[in-house]
Amino acid sequence: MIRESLLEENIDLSSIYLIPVPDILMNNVWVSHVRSFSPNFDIVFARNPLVIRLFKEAGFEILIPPPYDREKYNSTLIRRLIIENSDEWKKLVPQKVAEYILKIRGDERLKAIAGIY
Ligand SMILES: Nc1ncnc2c1ncn2[C@@H]1O[C@H](COP(=O)(O)OP(=O)(O)OP(=O)(O)O)[C@@H](O)[C@H]1O
Ligand SMILES: NC(=O)c1ccc[n+]([C@@H]2O[C@H](COP(=O)(O)O)[C@@H](O)[C@H]2O)c1
Repeated sequence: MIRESLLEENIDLSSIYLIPVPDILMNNVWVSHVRSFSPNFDIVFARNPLVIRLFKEAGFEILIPPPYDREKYNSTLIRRLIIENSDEWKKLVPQKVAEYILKIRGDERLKAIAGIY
């Protein structure tokens, strides 16, 4: 759904890699863990203070994107709206993301996990 959202915005995907990186609960090897999954990189875009610290200590240049109405655009709120059956969540994600979540019945799965039905 990230790929589809980028395509919807006419962003060229030819030089973009989307790489899932599993969590490990070991901060001292987080940087090398991320590097082991990705092609070489020089700049890290991050907002998470721990991530910023770990990559800065490893000598990377860090760029911090500004928050975009963080009170509204955050996954906790979006998941809560889905669970509460409010269609408002669809306005908070790209259209392709909303379509994908509905296609895989992500809304129903979320409610089931939350014990709604
Ligand atoms: N509205 C936003 N503006 C700018 N950066 C954001 C915004 N929402 C999330 N991010 C950034 O995206 C990354 C992923 O954040 P995170 O997983 O905490 O998102 P979240 O939507 O707050 O998730 P959750 O509510 O599940 O904790 C972080 O670096 C975070 O700072
Ligand atoms: N030691 C670790 O396992 C470790 C350290 C730092 C960040 N992380 C993970 O990296 C992600 C941070 O992502 P953002 O930079 O997009 O906020 C989170 O999923 C977080 O759990 C894991």
